[in-house]
Amino acid sequence: MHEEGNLLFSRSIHEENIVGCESLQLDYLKGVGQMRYGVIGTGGMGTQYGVLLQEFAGKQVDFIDTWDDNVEQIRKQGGVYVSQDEENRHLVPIHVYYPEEYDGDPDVWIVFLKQMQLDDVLPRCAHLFKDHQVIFSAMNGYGHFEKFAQYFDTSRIYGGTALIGAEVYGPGDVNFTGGANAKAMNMCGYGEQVTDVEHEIFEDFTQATLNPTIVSNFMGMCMAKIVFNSVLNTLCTMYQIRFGEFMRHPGARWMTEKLVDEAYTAAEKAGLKLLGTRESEVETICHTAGVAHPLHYPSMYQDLTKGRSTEVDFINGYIATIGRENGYECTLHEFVTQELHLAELAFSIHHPEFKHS
Ligand SMILES: CC(C)(CO)C(=O)C(=O)O
Repeated sequence: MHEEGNLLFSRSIHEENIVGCESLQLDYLKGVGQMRYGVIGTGGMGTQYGVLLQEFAGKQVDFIDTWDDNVEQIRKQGGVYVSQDEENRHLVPIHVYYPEEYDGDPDVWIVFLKQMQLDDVLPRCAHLFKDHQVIFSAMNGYGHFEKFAQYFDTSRIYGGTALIGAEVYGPGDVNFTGGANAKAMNMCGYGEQVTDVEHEIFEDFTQATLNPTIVSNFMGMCMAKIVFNSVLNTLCTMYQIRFGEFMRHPGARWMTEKLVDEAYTAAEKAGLKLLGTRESEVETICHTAGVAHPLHYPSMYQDLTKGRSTEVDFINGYIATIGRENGYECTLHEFVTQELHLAELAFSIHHPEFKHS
């Protein structure tokens, strides 16, 4: 999912921020290229990052998961089945562990959990976290970095935003969506310094075909993606439609403009400068939905239609929170948050076979 020239996922490295941070000379630097990865959350995105690092960058990757059916199925079939846009489905041998049984020591943790899972899973992994390690995540929503900071020094936390899709068909079976050569992501240190470690991760992600870009504004990067998701994920999920179907609605651009406008005002009141302007964000959303990825169902849709809670409180709800904390009421985002919760309730009424979690 790569948008050339798009500010949400621009392609530039801000060399001026590069520092040779002494404290981040990890053991792996004794032999460059030997960096080992541990993925926490072997769902759609965690599997994708880990498998691509394994297959294309030749990295050693261990996978941690707490979903019993997934762990057992992966062990039973000797790996995870992966496909790209429903093609080339093949079994990739992977090593998966419950947190309690893992005794490895990766250099980099990659976390892809749902925001609501962190309070349960991070404490289960706490014994695995070591001072020399760094942690990276490109999860949707906001709240995870402050939770990582309970275990890691902030100089060891790296964030990202990914325009990369994945769908879990079932335990041990994942499809990567949106085009093998169309993946794109941004990354940035929590402290906004570009370290040697970040460079090494950048190189590995590049080899893994994830098309990373290092950007210099951490919160601006995060907020731009949160705003993107606050429109497309939330509205498409509420109506159970694809990105392109949303854009067929004559009011789609108007709705996008209203939500983007309110979110930008809330961010500005909080003193945050986003990547891109209101206009460029609206363009990115409309172009991504209508032209680049019209067939995409957002990850939030997958949660709703599997009877799981969604991350809306960490997306639209987060925008509303930063507005409220700074004396600005985000009536639209508050309203949309409640509407999405109503959609969750409606789904559980129409589908009693799913027990909502
Ligand atoms: C893949 C992408 C970028 C599209 O919204 C996403 O964030 C999601 O589906 O949650």
